[in-house]
Amino acid sequence: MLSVASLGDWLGLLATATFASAQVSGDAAKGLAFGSVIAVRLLPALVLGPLAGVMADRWDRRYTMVICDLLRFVLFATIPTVALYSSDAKITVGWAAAATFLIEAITLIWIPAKDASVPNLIPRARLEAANQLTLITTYGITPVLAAAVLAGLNQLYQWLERSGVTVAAWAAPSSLALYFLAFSRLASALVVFYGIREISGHNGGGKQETSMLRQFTDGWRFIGKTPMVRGLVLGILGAFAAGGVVIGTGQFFALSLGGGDATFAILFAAIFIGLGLGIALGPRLIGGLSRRRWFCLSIMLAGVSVALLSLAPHLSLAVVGALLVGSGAGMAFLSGTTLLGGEVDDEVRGRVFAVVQTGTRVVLMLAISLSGVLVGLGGSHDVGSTGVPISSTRVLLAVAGVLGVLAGFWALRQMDDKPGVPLMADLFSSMRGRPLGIAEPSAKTGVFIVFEGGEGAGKSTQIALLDRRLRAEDRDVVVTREPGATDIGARIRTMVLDAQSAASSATPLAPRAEALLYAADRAHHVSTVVRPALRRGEIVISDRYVDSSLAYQGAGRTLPVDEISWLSAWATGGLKPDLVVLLDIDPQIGLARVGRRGEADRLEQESIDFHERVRHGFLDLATAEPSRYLVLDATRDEQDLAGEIALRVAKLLPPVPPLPPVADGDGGTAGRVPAPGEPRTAGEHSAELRATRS
Ligand SMILES: Nc1ncnc2c1ncn2[C@@H]1O[C@H](COP(=O)(O)OP(=O)(O)OP(=O)(O)O)[C@@H](O)[C@H]1O
Ligand SMILES: Cc1cn([C@H]2C[C@H](O)[C@@H](COP(=O)(O)O)O2)c(=O)[nH]c1=O
Repeated sequence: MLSVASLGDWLGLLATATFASAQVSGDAAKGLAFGSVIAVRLLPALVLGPLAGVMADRWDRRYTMVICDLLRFVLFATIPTVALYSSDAKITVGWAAAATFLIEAITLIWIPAKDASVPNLIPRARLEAANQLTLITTYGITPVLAAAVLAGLNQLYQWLERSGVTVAAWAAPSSLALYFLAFSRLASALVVFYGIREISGHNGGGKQETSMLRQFTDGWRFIGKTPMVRGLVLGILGAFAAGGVVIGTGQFFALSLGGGDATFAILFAAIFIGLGLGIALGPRLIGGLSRRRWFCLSIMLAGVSVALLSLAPHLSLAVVGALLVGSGAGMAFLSGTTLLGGEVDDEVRGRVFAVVQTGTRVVLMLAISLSGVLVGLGGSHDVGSTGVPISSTRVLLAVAGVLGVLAGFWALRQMDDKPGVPLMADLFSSMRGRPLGIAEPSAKTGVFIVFEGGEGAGKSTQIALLDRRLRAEDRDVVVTREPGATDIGARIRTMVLDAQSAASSATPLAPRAEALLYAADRAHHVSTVVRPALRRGEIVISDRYVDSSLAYQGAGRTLPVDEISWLSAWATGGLKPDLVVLLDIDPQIGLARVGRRGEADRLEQESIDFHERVRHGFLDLATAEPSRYLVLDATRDEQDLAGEIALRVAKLLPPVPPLPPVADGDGGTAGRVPAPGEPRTAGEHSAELRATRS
């Protein structure tokens, strides 16, 4: 019901303004007439809006809504009734104007009470769908139904008159419509009073101790100090300002396209169709994208489209621009309303909704009136000789578009809930059903080095050499691997690699199950081994990591690489290595090397084509991000490779700490040097180092 009221509100506003501008001639006068009507029409919102928010947060919202509806029932009903009993047109029209003003004022109190109540009645997860339904009903179904019913009533009335039937004055179409409106308000009051008792009892419900003035200022302070709400409110206002300029310049823009009222109507219809499409299809299109990001992107879309509209040389392109403006605005409207309902606490929600309601009206009023006046003064004559007509209308539209885009950016800076995650990549991933994850916060002070490559490339050999070298420098090193570095990982390793248990199983392991098992091992490994070591500031060297999944399950098993990438990013919380040493080897050579070890595991038994794909999968990854990779020919001499790896790793590490003085004798710290391959403590490493240096 609110929806119908607000739609009628906006349509009535435009109709009156257009009517006023048609009564005068000359661009400036037309602009002034259009702008003035709008300014006068929206004035009550300015006065009552802020107060209404305090009322919604202070009084019982259910009673507020019921009283408002009963008052509106009486007021709507009196408009045709006064006309029935008075033959004086001045009284009839005067009362209609006064009653409309009062209805407008009461509606301003009813709206925040209703808007603030809805989120308490609907589970958060369903709020967006509920808002979607409400907005589609408001801007799609209800206006069409209302127009159809009114047209039907008019036809019936005319037909009855032509047939000689005298219709009672109270049954004239406009009177019937008003009585219908009145009774719809009565019905709303009864439903809210008897049917939705849950609305009561959420806010203060009359037991407030702070003064109204204090509540009013507290509301503003809350908006100013809460970045998310600040971003939302200003984003919505920015979008409305851009929309206001489109409306205010619409008629002149139609003229600059060489059209008239029909062109204006087509553009307007396109905006409304776009609005409906954005609301209906937007959530499905963007999938799981963060709603805060969606809100900001929608505003940017609307802004860019307004700017594009300013360049449109003919109607067909202008219609495309208008459709995009509408869809951007529709999506911003839906996401903004849902965010306001879902993320603003109940005790201030009424005031926030009221600020949005009043703010949008005031901004719209200013944008429409000012742009109407400015464009009227600037004239609508084309002054360009470029083929694209340049007029003050177009300049204003371009400025509004740019302001809209800036508002979107600004809102994003205030309220982004995925800082550091690339916006467009997140959008496209979300459209494909896999929004990018937020990197897990980690106080990472260590260095993470990963060795990758095909079978038998020499990873274990090089890791051992690097480990020894780093320990000799008295550095804290953790050598680990995937899969199988933990107890659980060891069990997973058996499941994915043990050739005998695979052979005894009735069905081979499905590729997706294989990918999930590696991801499960990785999730546990990162959380229990890698991250803790990095937090301690140690050097973590891992034999295989995410790239192995991308190469083996992605390129090798031909599962979609971006899905594997998303899965790994989720499993690791976005942890990326500082360096990947890729030991590249022809699979024939690598497999021959490991063949000497004994029975091949499940993956080593794969075809040579599979291993070729894996090799190229690795090389593609390194090509895509060369700065993080060291790609080496794995057939080179072991020590040669180790030297090059050590040089590259040294660049990632702080300088070797100076050695403490050597103490000898009984209380000395120099101990026995462990045998090669024997585990060493940090003290033993420094002892070894001192021994070799002395
Ligand atoms: N540069 C090299 N030149 C010749 N042989 C090498 C070289 N590096 C390692 N090898 C030998 O190749 C075999 C496999 O080496 P290693 O176990 O280090 O490879 P890997 O990449 O860890 O194998 P896997 O894929 O099974 O993990 C070993 O016998 C090792 O001695
Ligand atoms: C991490 C990871 C590994 N694999 C494959 C690659 C190898 O064939 C084995 C591991 O054996 P290794 O002797 O320890 O190198 O598992 C994989 O397919 N996907 C992965 O994510």
